[in-house]
Amino acid sequence: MLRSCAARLRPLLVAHGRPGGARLTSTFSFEEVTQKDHALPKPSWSKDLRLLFDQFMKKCEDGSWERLPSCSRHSVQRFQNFTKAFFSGSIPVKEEQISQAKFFPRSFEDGLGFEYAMFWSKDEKRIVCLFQGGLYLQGIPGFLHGGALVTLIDTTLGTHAMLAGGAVMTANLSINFKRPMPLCSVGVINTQLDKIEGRKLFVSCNIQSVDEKTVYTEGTGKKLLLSSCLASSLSLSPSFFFSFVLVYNPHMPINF
Ligand SMILES: CCCCCCCCCCCCCCCC(=O)SCCNC(=O)CCNC(=O)[C@H](O)C(C)(C)COP(=O)(O)OP(=O)(O)OC[C@H]1O[C@@H](n2cnc3c(N)ncnc32)[C@H](O)[C@@H]1OP(=O)(O)O
Repeated sequence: MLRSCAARLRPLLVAHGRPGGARLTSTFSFEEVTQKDHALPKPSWSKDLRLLFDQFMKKCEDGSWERLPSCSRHSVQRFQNFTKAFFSGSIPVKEEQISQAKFFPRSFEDGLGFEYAMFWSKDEKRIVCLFQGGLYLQGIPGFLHGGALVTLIDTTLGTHAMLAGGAVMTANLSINFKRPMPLCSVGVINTQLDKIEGRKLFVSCNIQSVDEKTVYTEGTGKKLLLSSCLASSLSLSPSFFFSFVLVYNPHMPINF
C-alpha cells in the first residue's frame, strides 16, 4: 500500500525541484517558512550544551557540517500534503486537531523537556545530536527516563535515515541502556548508517557524555522507507531534505 504512494509523490517532488532525484537543490529555504527554529541556543541551555553547540557551529563554517533546523508543528496544509503523499489522504486525526498537534520532542516548555540540536556531516555521513534532558524527563530519581532517551535516539536515527533515503517509519528499534544518565546533563548522540537493503535502512548510534568517558546508551534501528521513489535517490542534501520535510512533514519524517 505504501509503495503505491510513490506515483502520487513523484509529481510533488518534481514540482519542488527534484525530478527523479537528479537535482537536489531546494526551491525555498527554512528561513522562508514561518516556523520557529528550536535548534538554537536558549536561556535554558546549560553552559556545556552551549559550548558544544558553538564548537559545532565553528565546524559549519567550512561547509563540512550543517546545523539541522527543527520546528514543532506542521501547518494544516503540510499535514494534508503528507498524508496525501504517503497514506492515500486518509487523515488519522480529526481535522480540528491537526493544527494543535505538535512534534513530541518539541512539545515541552523551554528547559523542561528535550533541548537538542542536530548537526549533519556531509563528508562523514553522520549526525551528531547535542542534547540536554530536562526536569520533566525524570525516570528513577535524578536520572533520565529510558523512554526519553529512546525518543531522542529514534528521532536522531529517523533524521539520519531520512537524510540518507527519504521519508521513513521506524520498524524496529533495539536499545541497550549501559549507564544511567543524570537529569539535566548533556549527552552527545553519534549516528551511523550501517547498511541499506532495498527499502530497509539499518542505522545505529550511541549516547555519550561530553567528555566521551561514559557511554550511556546504544541503539540500533531498522527504518522502512515509505516510498520506493525516494529510495532511488540516496543522499539528500540537508537543504532539499528540509524543503521536503517542510512541505510534506514540517521538521522531518512522519510526524517529523
Ligand atoms: C512540525 C513537525 C516537526 C517535525 C520534526 C521532524 C523530526 C524528524 C525526526 C524524525 C524522526 C521521527 C522518529 C519517529 C519515528 C516513528 O515514531 S515512526 C512510528 C513508529 N513506527 C510505526 O508506527 C510503524 C508501524 N509499522 C508500519 O507502519 C509498518 O509495519 C512498516 C514499518 C511501515 C512496514 O510495513 P510495510 O511497508 O508494509 O513493510 P513490509 O512489506 O511488511 O516489510 C518490508 C520489509 O521490512 C521488514 N519489516 C517490516 N516490519 C518490520 C519490523 N517491525 N521489524 C523488523 N523488520 C520489519 C519485513 O520483514 C520486510 O523485509 P524483507 O522481507 O523485505 O526482507
